[in-house]
Amino acid sequence: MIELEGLTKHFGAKVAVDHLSFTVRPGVVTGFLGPNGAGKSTTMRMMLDLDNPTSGTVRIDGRHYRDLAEPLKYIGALLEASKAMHGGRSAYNNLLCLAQSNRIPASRVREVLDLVGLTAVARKKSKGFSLGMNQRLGIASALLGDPEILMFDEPVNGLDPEGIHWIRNLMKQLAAEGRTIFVSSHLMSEMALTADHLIVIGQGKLLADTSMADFIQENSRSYVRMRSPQRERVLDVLRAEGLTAVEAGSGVLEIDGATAEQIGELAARHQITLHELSAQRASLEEAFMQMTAASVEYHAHAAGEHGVPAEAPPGAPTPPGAPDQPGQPAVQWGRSYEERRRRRSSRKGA
Ligand SMILES: Nc1ncnc2c1ncn2[C@@H]1O[C@H](COP(=O)(O)OP(=O)(O)OP(=O)(O)O)[C@@H](O)[C@H]1O
Repeated sequence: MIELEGLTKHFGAKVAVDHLSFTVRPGVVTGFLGPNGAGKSTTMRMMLDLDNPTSGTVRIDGRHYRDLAEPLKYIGALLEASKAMHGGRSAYNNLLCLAQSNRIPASRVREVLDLVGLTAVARKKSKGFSLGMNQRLGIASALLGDPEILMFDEPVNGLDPEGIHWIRNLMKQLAAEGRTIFVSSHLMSEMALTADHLIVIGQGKLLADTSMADFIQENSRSYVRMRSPQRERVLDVLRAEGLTAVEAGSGVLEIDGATAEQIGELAARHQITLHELSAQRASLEEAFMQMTAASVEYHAHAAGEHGVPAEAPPGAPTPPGAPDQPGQPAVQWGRSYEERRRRRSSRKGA
């Protein structure tokens, strides 16, 4: 388990990490998301005692990293893989040095090289390695001490599809063994397939600490997609039920406020023929863009656009309190995590 309490890091006037408190639990893969510059790498570096916090604490299974006598046996990490290795040494010798400093037997070096598929190049100098091979070597070093906690910063960087599939399954398998797995990635489709739980930060602050399913549900629009040859009749029936439908082209209606089951039964009661009926849910990427829109620090401008605040993703609903007039101040429309949590608990209590 990794516990952060009020973790804060200033670089001069820049607040990179701002009072972060959360717990990364064992048995699941926890994804760590945030726009560029949100503070993910700085947070991970502080977890490993590679950066000193300005204030706040990180505990690894209840202890500070610096109090762990042989840290690789507690926590393994892949951070910027190629920088962590000595390019003039072979893959085997790089790992052996790490192993010796943590009283890990040499047999374990051969084991992890085999696990990551580098046995054939074990005696080659790592400076000649490709990005993907370096990534595998970094993963081998993280696994060396057979730790209960593993952290991976952008683990699929440079890996080919087979490598991506392999690391995804490895992380799931390690979590299933009851280990704590914390992983950052910019690849939302990959994160959606790997993580069970999400920690999302923006401008150093916690935006969400929630399950993958709840994150997508709470930050995206879900609706029912329907096609019928009796379009006018459908619209009448929906109107009578107080449901709103939006025309989406090619005869498709998008309906809010009811489930696919409810709409299917409604159509059956009115003997309406349906050619299509399906529940639609946004992807993790859409949900992520909607939640973090207000805290995106670096974003590309569309042609002709200058100096305007980060925009909502296409198709996103109008933010609450959005100004109607151009020239008004930037809207903070990603609802804060605290506000969201308050709403959720008041809904549960109702
Ligand atoms: N050593 C440093 N000195 C000054 N500023 C820094 C330093 N390291 C990070 N920063 C700043 O702190 C902020 C957070 O950076 P960090 O690299 O942790 O973000 P990140 O979420 O990992 O970003 P990315 O997704 O782009 O890798 C950024 O604004 C960055 O410029």
